[in-house]
Amino acid sequence: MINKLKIAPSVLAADFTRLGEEVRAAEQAGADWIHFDVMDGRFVPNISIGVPVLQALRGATSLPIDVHLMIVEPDQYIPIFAEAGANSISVHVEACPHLHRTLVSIAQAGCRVGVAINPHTPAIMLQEVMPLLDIINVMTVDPGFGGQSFLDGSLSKIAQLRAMAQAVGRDIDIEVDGGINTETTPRAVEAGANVLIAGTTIFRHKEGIQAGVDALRAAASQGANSTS
Ligand SMILES: O=C(CO)[C@H](O)[C@H](O)COP(=O)(O)O
Repeated sequence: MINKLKIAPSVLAADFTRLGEEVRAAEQAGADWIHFDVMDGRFVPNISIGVPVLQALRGATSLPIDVHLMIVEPDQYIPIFAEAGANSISVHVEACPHLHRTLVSIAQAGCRVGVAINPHTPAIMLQEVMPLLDIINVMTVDPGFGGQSFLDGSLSKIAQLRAMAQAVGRDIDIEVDGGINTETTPRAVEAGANVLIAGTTIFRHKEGIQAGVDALRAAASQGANSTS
């Protein structure tokens, strides 16, 4: 694996009554990024959290906060989420008719540039914007809800996207998002993913957050060994 393995706990599965504590526990457990899901009830059939929660979280952690906008018409919100503390912002290819312009505006807002891609959308949709990307979020479930099962069809797309990134000479962070656990992690890593976004497996682990992070890191090394 060229890109460093990173673990990004998704706060969607955290206990919102103790969000600061939960995120600090994830940081202490060795998480690399915090993943922050924004849902608008239009692009996805669910509403989650937004700018005030991001501002609060910014004060609770020094880890990079990776904002995933599952919203229609994201352009108007990019500077607002950047100002609120996002380090990276991903928009959905399916929500952006002028994707190139939207991605340029993420960079102009001072954030790492990300794009998310739904399970039914082919990898080729990202071909032309590949030189602009720092992050690709491969949705491994239909977006909108935590706790769903990983879609195996995503594995070949991860491999395709890793090959496309290498072809343009970019060390793009390839995230997998949805249903990431100790069983799916080795396969996702073997396919070429290097950022594990996990909500349920970390924040709802029966032995606690540290055990969830450790279990995913151990599972990732199985996938990495099988590629070497
Ligand atoms: O983007 C998301 C849902 O749209 C969540 O980040 C993702 O589903 C992670 O949750 P879990 O690890 O519980 O599957």
